Amino acid sequence: MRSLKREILASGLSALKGNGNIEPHTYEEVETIANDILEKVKCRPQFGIICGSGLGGLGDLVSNKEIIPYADIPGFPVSTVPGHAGKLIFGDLEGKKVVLMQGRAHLYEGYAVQRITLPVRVMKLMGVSVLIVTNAAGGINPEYSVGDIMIIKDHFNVPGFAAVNPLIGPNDERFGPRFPAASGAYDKEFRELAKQKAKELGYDAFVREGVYTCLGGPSYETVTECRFLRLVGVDSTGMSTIPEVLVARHCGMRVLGLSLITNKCIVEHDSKAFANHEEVLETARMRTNHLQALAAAIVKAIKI
Ligand SMILES: O=P(O)(O)O[C@H]1O[C@H](CO)[C@@H](O)[C@H]1O
Ligand SMILES: Nc1nc2[nH]cnc2c(=O)[nH]1
Repeated sequence: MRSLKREILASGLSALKGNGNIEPHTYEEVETIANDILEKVKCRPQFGIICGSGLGGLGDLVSNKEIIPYADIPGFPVSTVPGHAGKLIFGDLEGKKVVLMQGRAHLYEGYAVQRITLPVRVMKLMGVSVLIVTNAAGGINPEYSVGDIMIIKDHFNVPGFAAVNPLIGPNDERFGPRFPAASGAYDKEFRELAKQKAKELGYDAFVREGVYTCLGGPSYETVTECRFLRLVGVDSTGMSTIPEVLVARHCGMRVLGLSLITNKCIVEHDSKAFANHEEVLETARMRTNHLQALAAAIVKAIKI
């Protein structure tokens, strides 16, 4: 067991030398990491929540907190981006046992896609069956406003076009099938529930439903890229989430995704406006309470 842990630590998994893919951790390695964490906490989570840029405030709603920094977990990628605290928070949220990731890692930080998604498999082997993912995203749909919350109904996996996919590599059927479906990834029942809760909270005016895409980042999109994305039916764009969702679906989790529209994408050449991370974090600050209230209401209402 000890040497396995050392191997996980020593594997130094990085995509910087490759094309964004690496050999994934084996089932036994993921199991070791999950069991090791469970030895340290009392909570036995059923819900997993991943908080996007500036959205970690959801962790404040968790009671009976038990916290483990990512840096203390072998193999866990540590986020290097402002707005991503890098803490795993266990506890109670609206009567449910949750594990919440305050921050995530991204492809553009140099992590392989299989490493970015390791926490999702760890969650699975800790007993999580429902995953709620949140992110900050640029609004591609011209009808969207800064501060809108978009319930994700589908995604457009741009890195997948270049064979960057967390499921590339040897497949272990104990996680899931070799060729999983990606359609229907965003649970219809959860989406309906999210809409109902948004209505009850009086959020109708700024809650939407749409299609999310993720690019590799860290550069934001060009005008032409934004126009292209709109042509294929994309409503919001970011640099995360899709790999996590693919891994979650592969291992049978039910998924809900929420995008906060933090900025409008630039679609006019010679525009004086530019996307920037300060604006992203500022919008997240402005809307974090609404997003938290919506996510909490959804967690409360989901029956497992
Ligand atoms: O997707 P999250 O982690 O919310 O963050 C989004 O915001 C950052 C860019 O401002 C990028 O990391 C992008 O992916
Ligand atoms: N790719 C991308 N990611 C974002 N994250 C927050 N805003 C944006 C954006 O406009 N584009």
